[in-house]
Amino acid sequence: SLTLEYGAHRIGKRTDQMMETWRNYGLGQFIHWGVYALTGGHWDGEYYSGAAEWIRSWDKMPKDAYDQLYKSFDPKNYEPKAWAKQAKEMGAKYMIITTKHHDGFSLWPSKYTDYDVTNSPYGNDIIGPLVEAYDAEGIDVYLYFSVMDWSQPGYRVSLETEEDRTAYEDFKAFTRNQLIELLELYPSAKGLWFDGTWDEAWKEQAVFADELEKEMRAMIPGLIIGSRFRPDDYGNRHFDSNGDLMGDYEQGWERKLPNTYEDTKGNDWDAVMTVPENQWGYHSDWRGHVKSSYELIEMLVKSVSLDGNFVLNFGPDGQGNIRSEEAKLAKEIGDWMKVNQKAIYSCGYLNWQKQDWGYYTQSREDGKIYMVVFNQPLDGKLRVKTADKVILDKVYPLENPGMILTPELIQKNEYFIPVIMDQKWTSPYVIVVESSSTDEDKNGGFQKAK
Ligand SMILES: C[C@@H]1N[C@@H](C(=O)NCc2ccccc2)[C@H](O)[C@@H]1O
Repeated sequence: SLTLEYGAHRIGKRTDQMMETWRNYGLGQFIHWGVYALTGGHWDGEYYSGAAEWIRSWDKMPKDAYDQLYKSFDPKNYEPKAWAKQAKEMGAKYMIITTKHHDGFSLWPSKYTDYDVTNSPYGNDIIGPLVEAYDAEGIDVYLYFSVMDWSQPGYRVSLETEEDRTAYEDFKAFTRNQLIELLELYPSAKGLWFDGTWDEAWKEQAVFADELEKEMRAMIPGLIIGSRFRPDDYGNRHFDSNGDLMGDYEQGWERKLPNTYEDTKGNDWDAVMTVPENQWGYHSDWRGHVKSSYELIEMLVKSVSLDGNFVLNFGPDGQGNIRSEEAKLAKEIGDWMKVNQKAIYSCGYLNWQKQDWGYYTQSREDGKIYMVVFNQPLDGKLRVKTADKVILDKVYPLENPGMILTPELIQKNEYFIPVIMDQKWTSPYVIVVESSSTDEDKNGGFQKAK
């Protein structure tokens, strides 16, 4: 392998308490909010088919017009406490807020730019009250920060000339200043979610990024930073030039999920997901497929079953309203979580053979196994093939622990769990399996197949 100064600084998962807490979140909320929300994905009456938070890059968007939008930013309906309560009801354990997206508009009072909330009609800090509201609800706060900043004269996609390099040094200093400022203003933040780090110029900044990451980690011990921040000695991100994970968890799953445990490489990871196909910021006209709560719950369960966290995105509108579609999803997901949260929180991957009916999760606290059923077999028999030398001690529906289900042995380590068909299962449900391992090949004492 290559000798890297600025590659991965750790092999394998972090084992400290803050990372354990992160690993056990299960469900998170992303919030994309900024001046782009004022456009609602339209300009001058025209529909923008791209991601609304990228509308400034649209050729039909006059850049100076976009750059004046902040003078109209005055969200009368912004209620951080209501947002935090809604997230609590949904069952989110952490929240990631865009402090600054690619357009550079800073949602906190920043000493280092005039393009911030203090110079908007709203005038006040957006981030501070949000952090307080989510802290009060017991939801951990993470700060999203885009390195790419279209508002900064020193920003460069690549460094071609000496002028580029000089300008970029100013930009790097500005970036560091804003990040230090954020951690000084909001020390209860548990981590940073970096974005906008794919340009060539940034990929040459292995030394700067490493020193800055070290400085931030020193400010908040245990700070959690993903794989999308630092480039290594050769400009590689997410995984260094030896294939080792950069940062504390893999941050590459954006609008997609791993399909197998192998896809996760055994790392910690989060998946961030939009409700429509590709809208993070507020778009008034969601076209194409809009995901149902059923789909999103399956993505959540699949993520947890593969040792990851699932982060669902919300894009409040220009007045600070949570749109009705998102409010409905938060309620539906929350209703499901109230009944089934034991299969999500502090749960992770189980190495039993994946079955068609759904997903296994296993509690990291008490080892209980959860079968989360999405595809009910017509005969009501859930096939379960355990790992070797495992016997099933007790099986029952999470919602009805008194209803003991008796597995039918099919062959060694393989059973049918008979689900009571008269139970009208109308949403994904959970079967609890209490199991133990043995060193001899008992059949678990269950009846032989008829
Ligand atoms: C979390 C999302 N990331 C931003 C984005 O620009 N994604 C597009 C993208 C994703 C991966 C590599 C390059 C570019 C989106 O605007 C959201 O903020």
